Amino acid sequence: MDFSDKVPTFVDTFYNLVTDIYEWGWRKSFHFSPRIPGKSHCDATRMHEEMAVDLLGVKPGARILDAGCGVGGPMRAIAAHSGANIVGITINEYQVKRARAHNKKFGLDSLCEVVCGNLPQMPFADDSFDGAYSIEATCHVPKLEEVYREIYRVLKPGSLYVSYEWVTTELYDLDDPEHVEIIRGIERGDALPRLRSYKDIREIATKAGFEVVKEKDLAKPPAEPWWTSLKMGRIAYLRNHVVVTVLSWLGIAPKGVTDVHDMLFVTADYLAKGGDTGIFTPMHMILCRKPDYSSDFAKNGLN
Ligand SMILES: C=C(CC[C@@H](C)[C@H]1CC[C@H]2C3=CC[C@H]4[C@H](C)[C@@H](O)CC[C@]4(C)[C@H]3CC[C@]12C)C(C)C
Ligand SMILES: C[S@@+](CC[C@H](N)C(=O)[O-])C[C@H]1O[C@@H](n2cnc3c(N)ncnc32)[C@H](O)[C@@H]1O
Repeated sequence: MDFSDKVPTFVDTFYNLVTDIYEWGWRKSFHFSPRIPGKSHCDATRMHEEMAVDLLGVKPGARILDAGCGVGGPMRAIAAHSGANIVGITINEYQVKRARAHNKKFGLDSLCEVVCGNLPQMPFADDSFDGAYSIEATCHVPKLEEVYREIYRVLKPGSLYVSYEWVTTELYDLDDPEHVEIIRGIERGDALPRLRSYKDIREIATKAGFEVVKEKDLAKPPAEPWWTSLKMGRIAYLRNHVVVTVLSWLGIAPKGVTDVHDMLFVTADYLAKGGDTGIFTPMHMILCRKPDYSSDFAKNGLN
């Protein structure tokens, strides 16, 4: 039976449950970054985000799409770094409100716009963006080609799209029950369909019409592990658990938040195991280009 039409509602509900805990425990960028010795979590996160827009090679004033923007942590860093105008889209209305409030608070609402919508059916005109990025967001969508085709549609010819994808790596062994349990645990705890293999991404991008410029697992050495900050000790977890329990008891946090917190603690363990074993990466980077047939023809003629 095909449940793919139920996925947007499922993901929306997931983010209604986790967005506040994510912001409280991980700050405003809902993604992982390679640890950088001597740099804080925030600085390493910002540098990972700035690299995405640097790969797009856009100029100040360009109009860039953030596909799956969360509460806007990346879009604000990228707008401040590049001077580009960022339009973010997320399925979750609560995140739209949070992102807009943060954009205003940080004085970036003139550069950053946020809309609520579904990635495979975005409310944007054809050929209307000078670039696009998605940071750890497309993993939620069962049919990645639908999202890539939609991003291709809204990009201007000749412009670039970069995505940081959640994938299984070449070390993942489908016949190893421990590997399978780790990946299933990551899927369950992060509201994901089956995780794709790193091998699938290039083919899906090509089928969507893109030229693949480059691919790289940004988690591979010399990058430092992205999962170390997940290995919170039981003390840190119990401290957070007491906080969320008290907040829920006082009616400040919604009922059930302690169950969500429990789930996230289990999820963190699966993610850390995915990193430790090397069978999973949250940052398989793919950089694609929408061909510009008009200028390509002008340059090269029919050949
Ligand atoms: C890209 C996605 C989300 C990635 C990360 C932002 C989150 C994945 C797991 C989350 C967390 C796990 C443990 C929580 C902890 C128990 C709590 O006390 C504080 C918050 C956590 C650290 C929380 C923070 C965000 C994550 C790291 C997906 C979903 C595609
Ligand atoms: C893990 S968060 C990452 C957010 C942001 N890229 C960041 O790094 O902070 C994934 C984001 O993708 C969005 N998302 C997932 N599926 C979506 C869909 N089908 N349509 C629109 N947004 C979606 C979620 O609402 C969420 O904002």
